[in-house]
Amino acid sequence: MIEAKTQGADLVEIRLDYINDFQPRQDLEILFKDKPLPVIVVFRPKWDGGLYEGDENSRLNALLVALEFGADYIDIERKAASGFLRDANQVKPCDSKIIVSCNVDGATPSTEELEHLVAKMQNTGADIIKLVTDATDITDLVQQFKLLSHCQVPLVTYSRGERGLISQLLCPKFGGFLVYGTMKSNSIPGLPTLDSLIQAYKPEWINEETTVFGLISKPVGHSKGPLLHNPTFRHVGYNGVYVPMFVDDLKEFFRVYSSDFAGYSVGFPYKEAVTAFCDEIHPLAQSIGAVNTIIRRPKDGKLVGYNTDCEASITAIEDAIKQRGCTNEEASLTSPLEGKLFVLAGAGGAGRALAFGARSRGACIVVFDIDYERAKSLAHSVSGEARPFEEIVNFSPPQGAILANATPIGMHPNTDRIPVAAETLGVYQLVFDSVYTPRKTRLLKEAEAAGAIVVSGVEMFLRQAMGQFNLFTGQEAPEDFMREIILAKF
Ligand SMILES: O=C1C[C@@](O)(C(=O)O)C[C@@H](O)[C@@H]1O
Repeated sequence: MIEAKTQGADLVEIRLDYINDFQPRQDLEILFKDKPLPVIVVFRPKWDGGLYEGDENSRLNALLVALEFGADYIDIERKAASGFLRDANQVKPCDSKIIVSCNVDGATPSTEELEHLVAKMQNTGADIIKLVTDATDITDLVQQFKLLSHCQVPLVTYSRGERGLISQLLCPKFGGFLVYGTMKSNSIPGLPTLDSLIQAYKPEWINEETTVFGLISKPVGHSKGPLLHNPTFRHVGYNGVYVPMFVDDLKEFFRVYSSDFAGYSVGFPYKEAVTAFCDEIHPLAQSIGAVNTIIRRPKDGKLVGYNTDCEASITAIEDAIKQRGCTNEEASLTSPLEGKLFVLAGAGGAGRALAFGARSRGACIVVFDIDYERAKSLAHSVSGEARPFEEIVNFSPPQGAILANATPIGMHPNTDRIPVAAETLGVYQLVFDSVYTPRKTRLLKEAEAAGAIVVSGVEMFLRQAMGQFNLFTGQEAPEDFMREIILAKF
C-alpha cells in the first residue's frame, strides 16, 4: 500500500485470497492500522476466478470483519451479493461502500444480455457495480461505453486483454467510477500500468468533453506516442487524450466507431490499407500511398488522411546536413539532397514516405526490398531504380550518397543486425535509420564511427508527432517541450 501510494495511486485493492494462511481479525487489524490509502477489499472464491477454496460463511464473515475495521469498499460477487448486503448493512460504517461485481468469461454478451446483467446487479442494492468481460476485438468495447453512459448507479466496467485497454483508459470520459491500474511488480495484461496512468493518461484530467485520439496499430503496446502526445496536450491546455488502439480488422473498427473518435495516428501494418477507409486523402499522402494521420473533419465528420512521416524524415535529414555546414552558399537555397544518390532499404509505408520526400528534393533513388516487386513498384513511382535485397550487402555507393534504413532491421530485440556492409558506411555523407528503439542503432553507431552524419528514427518520430499534433489540435506543436520529453523518455 505504501508502494502504491508512492507510485501515485489514489486507492488500492487488496486481495485477501492471495494472503497465505490468512487470519481475518489479526491480519486485517495489521493491514488497516494506519493504512496510507483508501482500500477496496476483495476475497475472491475459486468459483469466481479467485484463489479461496474454503467455506463460504468464513469468507463472507472475513469481509464483514473488514467492514468493521473500516474497509472503504468491499467487492462482493453478484451471486453472493444479496445475502452479504443484508448482513453488511447492519455493520457497515456509513461511508463504506459495497461494490457488486461480475466477471463474464469468454465472448462478450450481447447488449441486451449486458443490460439485463447490470439491471440485476443494480437491484441487489449495490452502491457501485463492476462488470468485467474479455475483449476478443476492440469493437466489443463499444458495449461498455454505452453501459457507462446509461447506468443509473456508479459503474466500473472494463474488458481484459490487450484489446481491452481503452475500456479502462477512456472510462472517465463515459462516466466510469474508477480506473484500475497495475503496479510495476504485478502487471496484468490489458490493465494499464500505474506508471502509464500517472505519466501519460492522467485519468483525472479526462471528462465528458475530452477529445479522443488513438493510434491504430497491431501490435500497439510498443509505441511511445502516448508518452509524448498526452503530456503535450496538457502542456498547451488542450483537453485531449491519445490512446493505443489494438485493431485487428480495420473495416469493422471504422464501421463500429463511426463517429466516436476525433482522429488517429496509423502505425504498422496499416499505413497503406487504411487509405481505403479515408473519405479524402491529402495529395502528398495520396501519391505516397500511405497515411499515418487521420482527422475526422469537424464540419462534416469525413475522415481525411495525411502523411506526416514524409516531411518528418526528409527535414530531419536536410537539417542534419545543414547543421554540419555541409552546404555552400548558393546550394543553401536548394535542398542538400538535390542530385544525391539516396539508397533506401525497405519499400513499406516508411520507405515510401522517404522515397517520395527524397524525390521531391531532387535526389535519385535506389530501392532495396525483400519483396522485389514492391521495390520495383516504388522505384517506378519515383523514377528510381530497384535492386533485389540480396545485393544490398555488395552495393558500393558513390562518395557522399545518403543511406536510409526503412526496414525493421536493428530494432529491439534484434539490435545487432545492420542492413548494409559495414565497410561501405564511411562512403555515405549521412545515414538515417527509421528504427527508434534503440535510439542509436548499431547501424548508426557504426556509421558515426566511420565518419558519416547520423540521424536517428527518434528525430523522425518527434517530427511526425509534431505534424500530427498540429493536425489534431489546429495549434502549433510546442517543439521545445516535446524535445525535452523525447530526451527524457526515449
Ligand atoms: O511510424 C509512426 C510511429 C507510430 O506508429 C507509433 O508507433 O507511435 C505512430 C505513427 O503515426 C508514425 O507514423
